[in-house]
Amino acid sequence: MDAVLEPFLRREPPGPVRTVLRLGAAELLLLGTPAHAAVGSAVDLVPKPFAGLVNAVLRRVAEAGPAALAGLEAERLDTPAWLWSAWHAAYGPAVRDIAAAHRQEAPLDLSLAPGAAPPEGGEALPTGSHRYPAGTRVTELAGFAEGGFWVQDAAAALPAQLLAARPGERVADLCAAPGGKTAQLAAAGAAVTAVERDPKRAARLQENLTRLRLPAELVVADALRWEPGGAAFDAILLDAPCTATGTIRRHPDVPHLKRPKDVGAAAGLQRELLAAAARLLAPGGRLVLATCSLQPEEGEAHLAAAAALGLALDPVRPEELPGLAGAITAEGAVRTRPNLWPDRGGMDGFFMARFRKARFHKE
Ligand SMILES: C[S@@+](CC[C@H](N)C(=O)[O-])C[C@H]1O[C@@H](n2cnc3c(N)ncnc32)[C@H](O)[C@@H]1O
Repeated sequence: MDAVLEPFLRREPPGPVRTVLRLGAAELLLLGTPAHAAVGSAVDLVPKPFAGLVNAVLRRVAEAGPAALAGLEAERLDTPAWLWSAWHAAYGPAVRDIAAAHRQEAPLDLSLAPGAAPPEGGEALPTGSHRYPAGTRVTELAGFAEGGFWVQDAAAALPAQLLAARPGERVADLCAAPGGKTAQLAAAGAAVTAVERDPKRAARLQENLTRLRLPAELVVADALRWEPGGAAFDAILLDAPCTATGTIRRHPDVPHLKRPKDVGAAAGLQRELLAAAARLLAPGGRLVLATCSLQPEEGEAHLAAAAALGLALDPVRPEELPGLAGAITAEGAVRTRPNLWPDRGGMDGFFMARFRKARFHKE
């Protein structure tokens, strides 16, 4: 919207006035609001001295109509320059497809509880999730109250699938709330301990598990310092906190809230959590690391850190990812992006890698 307003502004208006101008322009050009209503309500929102300016600028935007949007490089304008450069460096020309995917509303994906039938009207995806059109309200789908399913993006469902927890195994889900992956692990029959630092988010996790009637031990603790006692874990899922730049379709504020320094800070915390997870894992045990970020510092770069911790990459095989084998990297990790499966509605951007802990490792 700033690019639309640019030709009509001779000097920079105060921040709140610019915000009102953006809203007015969006109403006029994107929402089809009648000109008198959009202009009138915008004028009412600003202090008197700016009423004339807002009136004049928005009238000109209304006169220009959809032509004001033509020729703008919308994908690029919607993406802060630092993110565009980082994605261009990581993904080359596909940066444009990624940014274009961010402009589409994400569909609703569900994971099913064991034995539950999918609600009508969805598409069964090759990886096992069920997809419903964007805008579908999950609480209105038949079977929600009975705990038949939970909301989980198709890409977000993959890390727990790759861990392939077996009945009776001791599995830790570090960084667990709101619990989509805990639910998958519990549904597989594992003895799951879900660790979550934030008490409010832990309460939400508990609510979700109760609705789904799936069992897990819930521990409110900082995974960096947590000392469980008892035997080490057979398998660990580490869905680490991240900048979440893979979820922009669902959280369009992310590009505007995050700063380049956040990437390094998140990557540092992820490395610490990875080291903590490695300590909690039994020799020979499996670990899946996942982050919902498109930044390689929060993904591919962790492979070297993992190796130094005695975690050997266990390459993902194409048959483990039906319809998505192209997301497997040369090393055998997985990189999903919002522009994968474009005809089906895309998916969140995730990095995930599976490791096996050495039986003998000198710290
Ligand atoms: C990416 S979200 C996890 C999503 C979750 N795995 C799921 O599938 O629903 C990261 C979670 O980690 C929690 N967290 C962040 N730092 C943590 C720490 N040091 N120990 C435990 N939990 C932490 C956050 O509060 C947040 O709930």
